[in-house]
Amino acid sequence: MGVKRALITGITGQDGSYLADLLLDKGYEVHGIVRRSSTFNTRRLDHIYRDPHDAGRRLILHYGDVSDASRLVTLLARIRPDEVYHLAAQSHVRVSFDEPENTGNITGIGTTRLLEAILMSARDIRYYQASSSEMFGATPPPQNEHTAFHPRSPYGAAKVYSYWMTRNYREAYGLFAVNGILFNHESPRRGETFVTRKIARAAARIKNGLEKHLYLGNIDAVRDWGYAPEYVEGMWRMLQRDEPDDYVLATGVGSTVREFAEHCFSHVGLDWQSHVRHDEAYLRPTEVDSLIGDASKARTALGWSARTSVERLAQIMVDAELARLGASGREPSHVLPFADSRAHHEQTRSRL
Ligand SMILES: Nc1nc2c(ncn2[C@@H]2O[C@H](COP(=O)(O)OP(=O)(O)O[C@H]3O[C@H](CO)[C@@H](O)[C@H](O)[C@@H]3O)[C@@H](O)[C@H]2O)c(=O)[nH]1
Repeated sequence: MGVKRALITGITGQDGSYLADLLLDKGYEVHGIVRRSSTFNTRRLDHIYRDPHDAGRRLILHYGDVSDASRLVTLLARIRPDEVYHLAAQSHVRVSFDEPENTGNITGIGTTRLLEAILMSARDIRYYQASSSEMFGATPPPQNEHTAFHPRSPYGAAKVYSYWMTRNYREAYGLFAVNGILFNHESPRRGETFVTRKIARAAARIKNGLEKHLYLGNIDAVRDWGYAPEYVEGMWRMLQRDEPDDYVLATGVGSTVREFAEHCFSHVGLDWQSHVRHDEAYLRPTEVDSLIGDASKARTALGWSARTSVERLAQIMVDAELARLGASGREPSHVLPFADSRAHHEQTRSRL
């Protein structure tokens, strides 16, 4: 058998970049779909990017978008992948309340466009759907593959739709399509407006005297936070099974946002209570109170289990923020290249 080819939607995101690392290590040719933007959005891939003139390169990026069905058909015909990992989404829960229609179009219908394109390609493609613990929403923990869905956001509802479309293409057309139901998984590559990165970044900046306070919403929310590089390994394992099925990936340990803040601030010798303030702007119209996953099926069938504790995760993330600030204690210019984009980031971040 020749070199395996994988296509990743959402390759510029946290999970997409870790999955690209993993698949390149395993010898795959990795193709990724990137949205065209006037500013660079491939920073998480810089370390593996090769010039198109480099004959030996195995990472190939293509412009495209899951809102563009004909482009997906063209790309599948051109790339002829063995495996497709569908990670692209409008993935921010708070934002989905502001943009419910766009979230439905990208996070929901985007999945159908891709599944249809796979069907039209008439190729034997294995398909991974990035399903989410947000689908469980209001149903109390522990949650596993048999737990009823009760989504509490436009994002959660769009993910439930995509979950069922994936199962339907499996049942109706015999597609090798799996749902990975992943609980929160974090890393230094996490977007800055998700709570763990927001807290880790603030702890490092406050330690360096760049800020005094961190404003948060509901710090009583409970999440099951694992380390993202371990979770992409689980995605890959799901596609190597003989039969397609759905799996939960989680650590099985719940922590509050407050506890995560405690871990981050104590790692830099600070008391979180002196710096964290409440801002109701970060509350959501409906909240998901508690997500704690039961990943026993993945442990048995895939030999997968989470290895990094939440305390260690917090330390990894804070250390990465300290390293980003460097000896000068200021953010290096490549993190946010333009003064404008810094202002924009501050403005956007302040709402999430
Ligand atoms: N973002 C954010 N969240 C806050 C804040 N203050 C409190 N929170 C709470 O922190 C929790 C986690 O929020 P996020 O980090 O934004 O993640 P999420 O809503 O759990 O969604 C993430 O995990 C899902 C898997 O369960 C993913 O599907 C989703 O795409 C996203 O990655 C939520 O209960 C949120 O209300 C804040 O200032 N900002």
